[in-house]
Amino acid sequence: MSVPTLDVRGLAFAYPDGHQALFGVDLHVHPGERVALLGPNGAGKTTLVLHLNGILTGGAGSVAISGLPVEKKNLAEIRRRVGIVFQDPDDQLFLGTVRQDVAFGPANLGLKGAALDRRVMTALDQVGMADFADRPPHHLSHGQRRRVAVATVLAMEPEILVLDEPSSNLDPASRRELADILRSLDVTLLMVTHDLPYALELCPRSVVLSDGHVVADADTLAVLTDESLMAAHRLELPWGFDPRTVGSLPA
Ligand SMILES: Nc1ncnc2c1ncn2[C@@H]1O[C@H](COP(=O)(O)OP(=O)(O)OP(=O)(O)O)[C@@H](O)[C@H]1O
Repeated sequence: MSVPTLDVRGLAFAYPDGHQALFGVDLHVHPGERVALLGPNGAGKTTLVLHLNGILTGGAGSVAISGLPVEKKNLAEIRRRVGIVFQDPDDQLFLGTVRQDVAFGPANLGLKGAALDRRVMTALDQVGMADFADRPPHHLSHGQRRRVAVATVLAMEPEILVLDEPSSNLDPASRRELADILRSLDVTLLMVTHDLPYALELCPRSVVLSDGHVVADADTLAVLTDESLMAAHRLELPWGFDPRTVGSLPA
């Protein structure tokens, strides 16, 4: 078996106020997998994600990215390997043009000149935003800004792309376009979402976190059709949505 891209073992974490948000979480994601991280509000999903690039540390257990432990001394390389796309694209876009925003990360890694331009345009091409390179990000629609936010992370050539609620605030067409883009990327993906049809569309495997514990780790269709699991952990499909008619993606 290959070295997991993401290897979380026995991760436990309490916030400074004493609230225990994670209890011995294990999560292994292998190269090329697309995994949905599901769970009700307050389950610990964000807390887990913030451990993947060392924004949060200090709990018990371990996290490694392609064999490299998430530790203070490795943080620069860990943050290149783990690309997190936050829910609000405006958290990631703060410069005058799309090109500058996408260039920011790789320029910090020392890329310049033609190599930097190539890196930027490749990332923008991957999300279908190359024609917008010289536009100010704040002139773009929410869906376009979300795609540029994905490009800022892809430009770092990460080993794992972590997306927090990628389908939120998107109209149906933008939602579908982003799904097509994400499916076309040759990257390991972990997607936090409450949008269960999106999880089924994009991720062959789903992990359910509830009250800080992993309570399921299985084929997404199996998770979404397990009525007692769904009810016990406040997971609800949209009215009239039958996951069986969509089916599961090949693993
Ligand atoms: N800074 C903090 N201090 C104390 N407790 C916190 C803090 N941040 C989060 N928590 C608590 O930790 C638990 C897990 O929160 P977390 O944000 O990780 O859940 P989540 O699964 O991402 O929820 P959501 O789906 O609502 O985003 C919750 O009970 C939350 O109230």
